[in-house]
Amino acid sequence: MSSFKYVIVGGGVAGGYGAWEFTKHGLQPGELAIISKEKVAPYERPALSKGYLFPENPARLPGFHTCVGGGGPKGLPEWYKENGIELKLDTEVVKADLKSKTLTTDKGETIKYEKLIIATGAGVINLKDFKMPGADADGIYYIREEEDAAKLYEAMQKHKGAKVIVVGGGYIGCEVGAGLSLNGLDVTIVYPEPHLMPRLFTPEIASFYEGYYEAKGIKVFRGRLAAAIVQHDGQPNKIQCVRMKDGEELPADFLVVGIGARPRVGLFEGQLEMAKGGFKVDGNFKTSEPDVYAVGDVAAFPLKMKDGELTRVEHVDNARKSVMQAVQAIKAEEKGESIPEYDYLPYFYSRVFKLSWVFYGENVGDVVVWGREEAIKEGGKFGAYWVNDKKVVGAFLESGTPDDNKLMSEVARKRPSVESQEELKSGLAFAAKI
Ligand SMILES: Cc1cc2nc3c(=O)[nH]c(=O)nc-3n(C[C@H](O)[C@H](O)[C@H](O)COP(=O)(O)OP(=O)(O)OC[C@H]3O[C@@H](n4cnc5c(N)ncnc54)[C@H](O)[C@@H]3O)c2cc1C
Ligand SMILES: NC(=O)c1ccc[n+]([C@@H]2O[C@H](COP(=O)([O-])OP(=O)(O)OC[C@H]3O[C@@H](n4cnc5c(N)ncnc54)[C@H](O)[C@@H]3O)[C@@H](O)[C@H]2O)c1
Ligand SMILES: O=C1O[C@H]([C@@H](O)CO)C(O)=C1O
Repeated sequence: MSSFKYVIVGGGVAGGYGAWEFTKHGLQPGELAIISKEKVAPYERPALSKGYLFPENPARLPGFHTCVGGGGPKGLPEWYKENGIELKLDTEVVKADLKSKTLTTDKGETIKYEKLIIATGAGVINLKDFKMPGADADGIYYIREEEDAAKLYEAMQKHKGAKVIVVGGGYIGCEVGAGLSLNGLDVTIVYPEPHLMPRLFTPEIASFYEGYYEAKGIKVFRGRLAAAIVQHDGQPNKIQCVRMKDGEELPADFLVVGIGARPRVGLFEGQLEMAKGGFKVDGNFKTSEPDVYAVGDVAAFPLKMKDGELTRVEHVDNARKSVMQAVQAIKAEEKGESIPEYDYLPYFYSRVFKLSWVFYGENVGDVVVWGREEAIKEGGKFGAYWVNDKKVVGAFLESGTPDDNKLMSEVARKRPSVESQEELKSGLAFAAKI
């Protein structure tokens, strides 16, 4: 049995940033333990579908341990030791009893805590979850953890020029589809919606990216649903093709599947109040159990700019900021103080090929797209503003500079009123004026 003042379950982005935040508040040796089922210290997960897949000089650990993505120290295992943090890798928490404040690991250890931070992230949705025929074949890749990306990279090297079907038109589909294409693979992306990134992009924005992908030789099959994975007769478990719902068969040497993720909450279900598929937390990420916090992908937190509407955000900026909020609140409470509650500005971004877009705020209301035609011709900047109740509530920008992107965040944060949507067509000039 071991006991710690603070335990973080999960050694991902929030785990790494939580450790860094604790070291800013006088953490004493032996106070903090981080338990992670991964074999490597916390790392910047976003790298796995971007730099990690580059054909030349791909990003590799230890280059992208947390918190380099947020301008912090590179958390090598030695960094945890130097800071007196117990980093238990390759260790899965298999049981949690919040009443007795006890965790049990797959190594048979019992760990007690005074304060617990749940940072278990999200797990991929698997084709097997839909009982898809052939979903157990070899050659179907998912990407969540560094181990997955390593296996995918090996497959890319082994199957130069192979036909790859990417299932899913969200973030993974777009980013890994680009990575596969950069490695010279023959890529087809299939997804059921009418366009890429359906939760965020409008048809007009999506068609810019679909056109860009098609110009790179990627086949984009929108509005199509994969129905079965057909295996070679003579070589069971070797993929022959993907049969679409409409019966068409697309030959494939291997697949990459990005059809969403589900927050990993099973360990604590029945012990904590739930919301939006995650753990319901307050503005300091405190759960319904006073000494238990939940952060990152699993936390359903009150979004202040939407009158406290419970929101779950599966993105790295929120993972970093939510755990920093929780740690600051824990440390303040120890001194009988309190801190301003989380006032998050939703921020998403992605980088594919030489493109790089950001989005801030809310994608609700009317959309005013600007500069898109020029961007197609000259590959420059283009953007969009979302207008709801005559206020600009969302801002999107492709190929912006850091200063441009900052302007977009300021627009989304200030939510300026607009009388006519005409002025929004000036794009960055509008943002520079508010
Ligand atoms: C390939 C990929 C690329 C991404 N790119 C971007 C991007 O460009 N921009 C962006 O904003 N977001 C991106 N995301 C999303 C972002 O990475 C997540 O939102 C973020 O990692 C969430 O942080 P987290 O700490 O909540 O969970 P995670 O980072 O997923 O960490 C959870 C950790 O907990 C561990 N764990 C889970 N259960 C247990 C258990 N029972 N016992 C022990 N350990 C456990 C997991 O192994 C993992 O180490 C990407 C995600 C993926 C998969
Ligand atoms: N840049 C980023 O922010 C980034 C990058 C990569 C991953 N991520 C995160 O990682 C997680 C996983 O990303 P993701 O792209 O898998 O999820 P996603 O939810 O972004 O996209 C899933 C896509 O798959 C489609 N889909 C669902 N069921 C399908 C089916 N049966 N067949 C074909 N398509 C289907 C969905 O309609 C959606 O377009 C998410 O939390 C995401 O936020 C974020
Ligand atoms: O936030 C991120 O971190 C990694 C990388 O920049 C870390 O070095 C990456 O690709 C991001 O989008």
